[in-house]
Amino acid sequence: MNEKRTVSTVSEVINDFLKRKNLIQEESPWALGESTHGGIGVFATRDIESGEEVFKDYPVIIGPRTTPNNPVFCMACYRNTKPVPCLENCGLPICSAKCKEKHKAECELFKKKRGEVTNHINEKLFKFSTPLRSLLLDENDRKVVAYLKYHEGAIHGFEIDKLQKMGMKFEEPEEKYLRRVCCVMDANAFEVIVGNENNYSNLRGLYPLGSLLNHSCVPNMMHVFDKNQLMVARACMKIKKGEELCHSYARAIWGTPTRMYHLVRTKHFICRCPRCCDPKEFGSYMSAFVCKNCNGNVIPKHLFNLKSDWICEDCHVEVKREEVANLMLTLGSVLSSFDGENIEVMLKFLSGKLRKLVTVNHEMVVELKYKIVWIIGHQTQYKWNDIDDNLLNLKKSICEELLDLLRILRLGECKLKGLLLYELYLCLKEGMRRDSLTLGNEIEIASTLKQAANILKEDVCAPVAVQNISQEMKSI
Ligand SMILES: C[S@@+](CC[C@H](N)C(=O)[O-])C[C@H]1O[C@@H](n2cnc3c(N)ncnc32)[C@H](O)[C@@H]1O
Repeated sequence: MNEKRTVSTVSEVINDFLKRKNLIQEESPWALGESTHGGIGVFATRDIESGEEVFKDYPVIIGPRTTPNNPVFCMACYRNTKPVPCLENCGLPICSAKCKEKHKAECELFKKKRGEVTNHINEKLFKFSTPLRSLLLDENDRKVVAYLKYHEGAIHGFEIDKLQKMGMKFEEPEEKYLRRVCCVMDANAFEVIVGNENNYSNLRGLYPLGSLLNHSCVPNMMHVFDKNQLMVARACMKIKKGEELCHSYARAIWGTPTRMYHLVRTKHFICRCPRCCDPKEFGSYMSAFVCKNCNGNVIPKHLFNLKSDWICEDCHVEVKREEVANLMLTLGSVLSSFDGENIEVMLKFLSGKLRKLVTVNHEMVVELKYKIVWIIGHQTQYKWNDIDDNLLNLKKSICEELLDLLRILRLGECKLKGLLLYELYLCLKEGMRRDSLTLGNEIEIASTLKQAANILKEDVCAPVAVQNISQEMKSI
């Protein structure tokens, strides 16, 4: 990169990229500017309505994630249905002749770099392949990558170490470029889910304009990915002209210390948004524990400090941070042991031991409720025909409680709200099907589905009923 990274040089590079991808808007509602968060950010150039599309973006680099247990998928279409080893023996998975054609340049590159061929899918190669794809970018796209923010430090670029250990050789400038790509990906890449229902592929994509959105735990932007991995970025609440557009880099249903830990570890900054500045998290107390002394709420003693001890709001008894960390670890492992999908055990823990230890909206409670919502109505033994009215009512109540929590957390028309509204819709519809139960009238049922569909529109992962809403409406 020869020129300095300024609002004007980055704007030029981003606009050129969007133009080349046919994504330039006639009167775009955004412009880049200096952010108070540091660096560059994206700002509204006019008032924006909630739900309005703000921009579309295309991935300059996209490919597999390095996370463990990520199922192998086709390198060209990203579907994970029956990929087979590429017949050219490059070691990567491909699913059809059409995809093989699309994968040709990459296949040549990987064979050349490896110096050896293999007739089976090399899962390690697949997993660390994404940065290598950047070697296929043209000069213009390389320039886009060069103008994006990057993280420095030893933890970034481990993919290149892994590829070298697998026998790949890189000249010095090439290795430097690849390591920079890794640092750029770590600072900016999005998790991209492709597919729906029980067939997901999990990718990471570098979206140049999306990369310039800074973070807030009270975000005013949300995004979905369409079937071509195009990012559709929308306002999730009303935005005033001049306001910075932010999305969340952390899960909204994490409490502040968990979000802070994630942001510091992966993005190297401490968020100071209104939610992080409020130890009570807008009254939700999502990270608070129950005081053993007086049953009051135990919250972190110091804001913005991962090493802070904790203190009871009422009796001021202090709790060492190690004790809180141990409790979180124990609760976390109990929750992950619940993958056996036995709702009765989960419910007993939820209303018993867990509630004695943590607040009603604690992130562990939310996590468990969230699990229960996705089991009832969907998983074996708990399909709609298997469950009684009590379980159906329970699912409806949990959906409503979680939707209330999203309101308290000021999360607007976020994706999680769309998904919960859809689950609530399913409960209402099932209630209507059962003669014994009226959970809502037809107008309420249709309006719940419409609200869900408005949020999840264009999302390739949205439930089929949301994608075919007009068809679904006929069934109400
Ligand atoms: C994806 S980039 C966002 C765009 C970036 N500001 C730029 O100049 O390109 C992510 C980086 O921006 C900075 N950042 C984003 N949100 C922030 C926030 N709320 N507070 C402080 N820094 C933030 C951090 O350095 C973070 O690692």
